[in-house]
Amino acid sequence: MSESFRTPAPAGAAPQPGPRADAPLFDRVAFIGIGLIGSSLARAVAHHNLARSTVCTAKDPEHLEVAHGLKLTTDTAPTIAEAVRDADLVVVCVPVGAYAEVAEQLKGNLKPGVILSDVGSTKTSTVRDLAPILPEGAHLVPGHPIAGTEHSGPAAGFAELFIDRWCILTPPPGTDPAAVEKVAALWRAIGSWIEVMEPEHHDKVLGITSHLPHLIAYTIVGTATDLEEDLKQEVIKFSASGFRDFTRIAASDPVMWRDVFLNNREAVLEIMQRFTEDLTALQRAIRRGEAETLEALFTRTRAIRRAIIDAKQA
Ligand SMILES: NC(=O)c1ccc[n+]([C@@H]2O[C@H](COP(=O)([O-])OP(=O)(O)OC[C@H]3O[C@@H](n4cnc5c(N)ncnc54)[C@H](O)[C@@H]3O)[C@@H](O)[C@H]2O)c1
Ligand SMILES: O=C(O)C(=O)C[C@]1(C(=O)O)C=C[C@@H](O)C=C1
Repeated sequence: MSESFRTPAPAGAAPQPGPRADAPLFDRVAFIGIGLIGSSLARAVAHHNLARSTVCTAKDPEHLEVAHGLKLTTDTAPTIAEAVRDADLVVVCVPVGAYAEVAEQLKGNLKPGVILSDVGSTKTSTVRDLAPILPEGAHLVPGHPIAGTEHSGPAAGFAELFIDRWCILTPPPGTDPAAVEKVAALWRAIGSWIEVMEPEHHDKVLGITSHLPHLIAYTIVGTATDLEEDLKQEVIKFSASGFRDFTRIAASDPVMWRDVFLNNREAVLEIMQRFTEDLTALQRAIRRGEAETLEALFTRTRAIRRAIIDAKQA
């Protein structure tokens, strides 16, 4: 299935969001959670005319107030049951640790034929939590936009967040291809590239590219803040771009990231094990003064950075 939905980035073409759609793709889209990602998606859906109406609900009452004030959706609803009642697309946009609780409230309230999707950072847990409550004739098309910032909440969102970014879809085997295509069409319309993969594979890949880097940033900044007070002040005063980049990542939402690590435990522990071994090898090379080992590693990693930049420019 993966190849047919894939939108390969054409060489030389800068991905652009589609124009405002002539006819909306969906009648009513419900956003469960209206923080950074939910509100960015709501803004993009409205901007591109992808739904006749939209509705959001959220656990934080002030998020609903902000959503109402900024007119992020056509309607707001006080409960999940009310939000999803007439929706033909429901997008869960809450931290992955809240999915089981959300699933309980979705149960028995989804419209026949609904497409249930999400934006969560871990996908095996999405299928585990959402698949069991799916009514007959409904479709589960989990999604993960590989786009974000260190900010949270509805005021932090923006419609352009997903432009030129991947959105990975992880539909369970046997999912109606038409439902997958409809969700893919929505993400394409707002400027994203689509890749379809197995949830377990997604969790391994993101374990390396997203979860481990966040863990490292949290550790480095944590180590710096554990220093004695005068040294800590100097770290703040003299922090140049390297440390600053880590502090941006380490400022990411604590609840979201707590849930990511607890819901991608296996893949994260495995990659941490490999990382720890590599760090130990580096420690030994430094202690022994092995200049060649250090230079060889740093040359290899520099090439990876260049390959990423070249791939973006292709
Ligand atoms: N922040 C990022 O960079 C990023 C990027 C890609 C994907 N994601 C994923 O997107 C999802 C949302 O992240 P975010 O950054 O938008 O978070 P956020 O903290 O900005 O917003 C979360 C929203 O969920 C609501 N919520 C929380 N628990 C709820 C519950 N039990 N019932 C109803 N609403 C509930 C909150 O009220 C809030 O509106 C997460 O699963 C995260 O893993 C985040
Ligand atoms: O740019 C950032 O701030 C991000 O951390 C975005 C990022 C990432 O690691 O790339 C973070 C978590 C998501 O699940 C997807 C994207």
